[in-house]
Amino acid sequence: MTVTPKTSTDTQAYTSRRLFSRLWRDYLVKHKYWLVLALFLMIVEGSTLALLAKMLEPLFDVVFIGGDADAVWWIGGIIFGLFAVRGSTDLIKKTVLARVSQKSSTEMQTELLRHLLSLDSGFFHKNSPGALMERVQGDTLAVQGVWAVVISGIGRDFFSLAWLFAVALSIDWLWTLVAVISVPLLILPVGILQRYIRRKTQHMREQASLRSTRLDEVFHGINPIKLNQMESYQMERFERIVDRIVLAAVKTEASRAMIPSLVDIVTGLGFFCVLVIGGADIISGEKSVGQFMSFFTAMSLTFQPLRRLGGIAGTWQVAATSLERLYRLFDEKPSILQPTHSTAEIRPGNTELRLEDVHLSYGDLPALNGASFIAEAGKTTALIGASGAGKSTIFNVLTRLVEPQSGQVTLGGQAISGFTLDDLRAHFSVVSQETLLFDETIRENILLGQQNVPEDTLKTALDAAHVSDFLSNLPEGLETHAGPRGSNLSGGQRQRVAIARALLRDAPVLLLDEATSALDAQSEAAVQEALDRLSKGRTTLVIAHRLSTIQSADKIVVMDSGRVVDEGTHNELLGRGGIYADLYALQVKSETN
Ligand SMILES: Nc1ncnc2c1ncn2[C@@H]1O[C@H](COP(=O)(O)OP(=O)(O)OP(=O)(O)O)[C@@H](O)[C@H]1O
Repeated sequence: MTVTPKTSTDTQAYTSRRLFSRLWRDYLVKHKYWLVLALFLMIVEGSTLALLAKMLEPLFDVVFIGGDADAVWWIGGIIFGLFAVRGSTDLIKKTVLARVSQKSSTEMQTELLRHLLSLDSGFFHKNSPGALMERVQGDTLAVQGVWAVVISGIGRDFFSLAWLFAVALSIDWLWTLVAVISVPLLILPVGILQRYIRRKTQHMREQASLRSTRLDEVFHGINPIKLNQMESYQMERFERIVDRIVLAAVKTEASRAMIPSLVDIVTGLGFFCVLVIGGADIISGEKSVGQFMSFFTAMSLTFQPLRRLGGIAGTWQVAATSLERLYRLFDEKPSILQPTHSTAEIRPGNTELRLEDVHLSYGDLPALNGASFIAEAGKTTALIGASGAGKSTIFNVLTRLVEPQSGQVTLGGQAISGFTLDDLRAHFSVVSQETLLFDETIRENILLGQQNVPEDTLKTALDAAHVSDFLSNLPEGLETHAGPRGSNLSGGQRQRVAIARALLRDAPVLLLDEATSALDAQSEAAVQEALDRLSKGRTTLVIAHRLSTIQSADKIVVMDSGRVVDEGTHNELLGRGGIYADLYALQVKSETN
């Protein structure tokens, strides 16, 4: 799944050059001293190869041909020293680069998560959790290794090559020129291959996101999958995706391997030409065997760095694809804007909620169609209406999870857009149909990171929410783990935990969206009594399908197709007839039946 459709202009914003400079600016520049150290070590490491090649000249000309047996000691000693330097610089450099790449990639993950958390809920409706997880984990991982490879490659291999060519040039510039004459032949095919690798990797990453989405759906929907016998259907869908991943991965790897192979062919051509020309020079006595061996070794040693540098072009394309996907996410902007500081302030106790002619559509689908009502401060207002009438959307508008296209929404007489999102949401406690529990202890699930909550305050909340009633049945009481998404608790128990959270949060406005829907009649009565106590003195907005639970509300607002069609107390609405009276009659009838 792609986050935003690509256009030719925005593709330009994600070229390799721009991606690398953003990566450098955002994550690498802060490690520049470590990188300079690594670079220095790489230069040392790279130069040892050239010196090794250079040592062959005295080895052949002084020892083997000149017959100076004693010279073997100092030449051998230098060669051993070069290997020792090479080994130790390599070890330190790898450690330094591992530190830089781990630190910068985890920093990238953390910043990406922070950024994603700042985006609107609308963004999360368009992008599945699985696909986003793949991006936060898979794509940062794909980028993680790259700077180590690219930097160490460019650093070490580039300097190795420079030194080796210096040795070769010092022996014979014509031989060197002949050796590299065919290198320009590489430019065109390597350019084409790079674009191909980028395309295939893009496809592969998209399929990997889809794979994560499928896995997420399967593991979250495990019971319906089993009950509907959808195991083989899900397996087929999964296998189709992994087949596509395999195909794209093989194509990517083959094209990546093709670049060093092309380097091999071009290098072989260079060797051939040097042998022809160099061989003649030695036979004619113009050059010594030692010089030829030294030159030939230097050129042979260029082989590996050249191959690796060729390979880096492909490695970079793979990482650039993930970088592009990551930066596209970073470039997503929240559409719900907030002031840097709250300009609105409400008087204590004045938490009246007011909606005036609010219109909101999801795409082309209208959800609120000129909704207007007032929920008085300190009173309980109930929202009722058929499924899809727009009741939950009202809650989302009040807490600015969604933004209406037009209309006024105020809290305590102040436009809610005048508060920062944090300040605004601090006024609300929400207990909804879905209770999000984490795989932590019940205590942690209730405290949600709040420190210094006295044990007796916690106990009062636990008693009031009737959590205490079931704690004694759990193996470790309050310290029992709730399981993934709270799966160790029943729906009713989860809702009671949510109510305890709301009690502790102690916010002045209470939003209850079917807060007691998962409770049995006995628990419902008990929890309802706790909620009634909680809502005393607070501005409370309740959504409930069971009308019996809201009869005592100070005001009942009746919604139909995104607008308010009636409002009044239970008795007033019954007296007037209309939607409420019809719904009530229907429920009484079904209950007596
Ligand atoms: N994220 C969304 N994207 C698209 N449409 C949505 C979204 N959320 C709600 N809707 C649509 O908006 C309309 C109002 O939904 P809402 O959830 O507010 O209704 P509701 O009265 O709370 O229903 P219920 O009583 O079933 O919970 C519905 O037609 C629904 O399909």
